[in-house]
Amino acid sequence: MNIIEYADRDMLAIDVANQLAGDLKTHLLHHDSASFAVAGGTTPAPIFDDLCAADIDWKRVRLMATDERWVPSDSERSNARMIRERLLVNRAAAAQFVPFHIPARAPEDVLAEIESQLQPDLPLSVILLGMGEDMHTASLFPGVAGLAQALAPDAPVLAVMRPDSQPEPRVSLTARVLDAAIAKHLVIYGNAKREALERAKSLPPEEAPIQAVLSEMTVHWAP
Ligand SMILES: O=C(O)C(O)[C@@H](O)[C@H](O)[C@H](O)COP(=O)(O)O
Repeated sequence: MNIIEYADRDMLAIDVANQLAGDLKTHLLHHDSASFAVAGGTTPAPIFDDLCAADIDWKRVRLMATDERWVPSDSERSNARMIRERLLVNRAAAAQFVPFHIPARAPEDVLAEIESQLQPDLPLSVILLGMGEDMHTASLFPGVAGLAQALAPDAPVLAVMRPDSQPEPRVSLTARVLDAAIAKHLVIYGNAKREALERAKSLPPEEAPIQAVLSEMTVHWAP
């Protein structure tokens, strides 16, 4: 794990957007397509505001969330909505988006269908993760039912998580899929998350799920 510190969040956003664009371009030099999984939540949107203008052959990029909240895609809480509004605009509007939420279905009923669509995208080319102060990443929350399976080396591609701390079920890429990505970035802001990340290093992944995906990770931090 390598940590890059920035003076402020604006500088971080510009630099991380450049690095992500560089990783995607490099991948596309050698492959027909690139798969790109991005966190939801609040952290990535300012990065997307820069990244969406990058001069990349976006039509060859397959974009997905690292995890989705089981809410309609027009909900304020939908990660797909945030990604559509902030990343799938400008040049990046040409990218293909793979949704994890399918209306009128239960999360367990769609996993096999979405997993089959994701097979050509693995290993993921590039990921952008966030982290909570409780050391969750994607929707792999400490103590949630099913976490051990989602952290296992033979986990399926996707898992349904129902964290007590969250208002809705989640569909998440599992740890082994996130950890195997070719280029890996984690963005965190503030001292509390920085301290949580330090703490995570000495905890088992069941207590600090972020730990399960930190190999060869570039961490970007700003106050
Ligand atoms: O859908 C989500 O909530 C996530 O993908 C989640 O893992 C997020 O990255 C962290 O909770 C950090 O969230 P913030 O960026 O809002 O602090």
